[in-house]
Amino acid sequence: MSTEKTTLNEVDIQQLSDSVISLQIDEEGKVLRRVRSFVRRQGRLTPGQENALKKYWPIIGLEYQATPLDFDAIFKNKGPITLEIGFGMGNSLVTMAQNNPEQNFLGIEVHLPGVGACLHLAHEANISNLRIMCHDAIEVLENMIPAHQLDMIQLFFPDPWHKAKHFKRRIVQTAFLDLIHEKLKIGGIFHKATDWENYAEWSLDLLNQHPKFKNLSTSNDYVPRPESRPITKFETRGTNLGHGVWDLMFQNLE
Ligand SMILES: C[S@@+](CC[C@H](N)C(=O)[O-])C[C@H]1O[C@@H](n2cnc3c(N)ncnc32)[C@H](O)[C@@H]1O
Repeated sequence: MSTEKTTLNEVDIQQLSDSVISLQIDEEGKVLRRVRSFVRRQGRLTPGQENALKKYWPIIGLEYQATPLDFDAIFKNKGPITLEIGFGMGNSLVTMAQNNPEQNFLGIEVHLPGVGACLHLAHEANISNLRIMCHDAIEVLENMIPAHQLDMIQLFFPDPWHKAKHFKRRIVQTAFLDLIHEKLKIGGIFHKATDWENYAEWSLDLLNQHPKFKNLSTSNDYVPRPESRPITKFETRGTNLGHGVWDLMFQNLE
């Protein structure tokens, strides 16, 4: 897909949806299968989402490529950068970008209708401090985010993968913490929120065991929801089902 296009067409949109993961081949030419934190779902686009993808992706979207991003060139300032993984429909991400115009935001989501919805909201909000990607966030972190550039990484209500046989799909794993540690600045913060108690405990254990993160909770477990974090769509769904909410905030020590 050409990056110089001023609008996308249906073929470009299909290509965007088809390329959320990259084909990885080993030395013997075999396709490598990695465990992903999501299952690819097609999901129909509403006319509004399709229109937003056509018109606003060329302005706000960033295509996946296996080369490091130049944040100075992208945001044209040296303000703090927040990366959000799995922004869903983008409501809370756009609200945060709107409330913090001096900061920069990069949102990553694999679900194309969510990307369309977020583009629509970003256009309505008339903001210029947000860029959006439609690709597996793990690949983006591995290949596109230079070391020690991010002030904040946020992960709000990631898929809990609640059955034990699926725990390997949970995005929070030791390897993930190693990866985000490398991308956060010293003093940068990882903020996770979940409505699934077992996933909160799982994350707390892994983070507490990690030598390079410090818990910002005064009780050494969870923090109250910071004012800066808007209530998300999945949070509301969880709360309506009677779930609790657990926020974790850990600082990168070195
Ligand atoms: C349960 S939803 C939560 C959405 C939103 N944060 C909220 O609170 O409403 C989790 C989202 O993460 C996305 N996701 C899961 N793994 C991802 C990955 N590796 N890269 C990008 N997005 C991912 C899913 O597509 C899904 O939209």
